[in-house]
Amino acid sequence: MSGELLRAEGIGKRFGGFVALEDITLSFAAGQLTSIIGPNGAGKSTFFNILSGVLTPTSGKLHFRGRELNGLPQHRFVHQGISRSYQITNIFPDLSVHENVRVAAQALTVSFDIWRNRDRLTELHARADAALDAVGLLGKRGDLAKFLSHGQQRALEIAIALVSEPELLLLDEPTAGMGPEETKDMVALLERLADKRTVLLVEHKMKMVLGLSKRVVVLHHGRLLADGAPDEIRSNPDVRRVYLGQSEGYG
Ligand SMILES: Nc1ncnc2c1ncn2[C@@H]1O[C@H](COP(=O)(O)OP(=O)(O)OP(=O)(O)O)[C@@H](O)[C@H]1O
Repeated sequence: MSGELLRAEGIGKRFGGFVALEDITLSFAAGQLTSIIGPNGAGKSTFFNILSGVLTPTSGKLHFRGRELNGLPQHRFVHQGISRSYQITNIFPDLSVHENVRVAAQALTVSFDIWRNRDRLTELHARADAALDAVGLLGKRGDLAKFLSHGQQRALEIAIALVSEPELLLLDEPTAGMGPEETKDMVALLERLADKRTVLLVEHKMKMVLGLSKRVVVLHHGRLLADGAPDEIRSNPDVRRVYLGQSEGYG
């Protein structure tokens, strides 16, 4: 994995007269774990939604592996190799862990026929199991999703995002609602995932982000405030200023 994977150039987003993002230019190299942070309302989710094709930018261009993504529907983003998880739990509680992932794999076959000449069912099962293995849930494959712990449910959502075998995995607050133990497990999982693919996170937990990421991008009021290695971000006076008095702080 090397070279530029994703490039956002001059990205802007307006909601009516409100400017949620303005002139964001960022390039993401393959094989890095990058976190996007910023105070509430900074524009993180909006930017993430644009990177994953959920929202169309008002201005600017997105390129993935040199190909322009603007105007493509969301399922084509997945086809190109970009997959994401959501902040809101997005699983079927009364299906088994394995079925949850298999349904996601099956949905892919509708949007693009990747298994034309193979035994579809075998392939679907294998893909689902590989995704579960990647997040450490293979041993729970037969359990109903509703009986998983919160942390395991978040891992299941990641397995669902992994089933398309993305080059770029976008994770929206993967540790939301987790206590210290579950957060620790999730951090270990994120490190494992980032060994094999490019991972981009939106997170609120500053201390965790600074410990985990190779690079941290800080947004504030829809603009790029800082971009650098965790040490640079930690000592950046602008970043310290915007986080001063915030409950998430540096703690
Ligand atoms: N669909 C929308 N219509 C109008 N305004 C929106 C919409 N989505 C987001 N906004 C506004 O854009 C700004 C950025 O929102 P966004 O959700 O991207 O911030 P965020 O950094 O993810 O915040 P948080 O940390 O609270 O999730 C906010 O002021 C928000 O109210």
